[in-house]
Amino acid sequence: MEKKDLEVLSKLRHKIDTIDDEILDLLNERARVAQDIGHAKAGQGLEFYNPGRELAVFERLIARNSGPFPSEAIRRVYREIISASLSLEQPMKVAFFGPSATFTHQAAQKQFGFSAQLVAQKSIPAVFEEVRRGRADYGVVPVENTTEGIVSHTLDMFVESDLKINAEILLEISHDLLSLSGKMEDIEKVLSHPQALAQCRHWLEENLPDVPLVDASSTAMAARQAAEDSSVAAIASEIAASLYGLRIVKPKIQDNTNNLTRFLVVGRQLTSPTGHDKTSVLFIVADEPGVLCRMLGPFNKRGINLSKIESRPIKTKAWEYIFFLDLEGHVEDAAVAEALEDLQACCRSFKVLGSYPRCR
Ligand SMILES: C=C(O[C@@H]1C=C(C(=O)O)C=C[C@H]1O)C(=O)O
Repeated sequence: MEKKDLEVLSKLRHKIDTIDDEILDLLNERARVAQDIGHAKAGQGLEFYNPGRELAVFERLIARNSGPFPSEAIRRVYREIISASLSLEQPMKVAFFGPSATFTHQAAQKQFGFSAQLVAQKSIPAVFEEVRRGRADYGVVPVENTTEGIVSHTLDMFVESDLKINAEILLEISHDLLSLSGKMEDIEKVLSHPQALAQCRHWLEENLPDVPLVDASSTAMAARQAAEDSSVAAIASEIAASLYGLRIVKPKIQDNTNNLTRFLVVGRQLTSPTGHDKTSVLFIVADEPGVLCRMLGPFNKRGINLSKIESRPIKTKAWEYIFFLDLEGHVEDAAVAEALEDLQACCRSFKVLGSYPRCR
């Protein structure tokens, strides 16, 4: 480089250093204000973490951004800024359905950032139990997948549990082919959870037709095994690649590009309205003619959009069902409260599972 160019570079770097100093001062100022808010909330018995407010922060900044800083990076940067301020008092403890490097782990990281303490649990009931006993502040569990449908284990937990849904997380499930060398020609065996193998069946048939496919207990376990044998490739998440020191042979090998999973954040308190909420309820109706029609009428009458209805068998009684309903709005909205009161009138049992910001 010529002397003149070096001088230009040095000036520009000095400019960046000055900007970084300002950013750092502002980050500290922001963290102090967030701490003050935390103390004010604690005084009123409120939780510091507020997923609705966080979404509003991301969305306001993305709408305001005129570039060139990429809008999609704003959410990630602010996720970490907020996560770090939340951890100033004490790191937030989040239980998730593990083991490490599962897609639920990825969802928990997306929602809580790297400053939260994420703790892997062996099962979905164990996640609920950690939160119920106060050993974790929040829990993250999967609830439905665009290819596989509902996760019945999670829905069933709400029948007995008093935990509340505080947020939903949508995650694009991208299966990557991983191995130690990252080279296609080294692969003699492909390992993964049967669901992941099934979701990549066509890609595997076309690209690795003669390589045996072997089931593993989870995508994370498959990655762990691939890390011990250079002839084994695993189908797992990007997070598994970094955890187990694997290279990406080929990213996004799932056949269905629209492969999304919805996860729930469960906590011990209900969350306040944000203006863009969704409510989940559970109920058992009396077994009598016309009851299915009567239970949906109150929502139709008030123009309340129902986004989902599921039924699950009541385990103690043959051919009776528990319904799970998702609707737009918050339980504190007048129309929603009235509709739920009408619904309750034709129910044997009824419970609000939570009102939480709708993922957009
Ligand atoms: C500061 C607040 O509390 C927490 C921290 C936030 C932030 O740093 O912006 C946003 C929401 C909460 O999780 C708040 O509610 O405004």
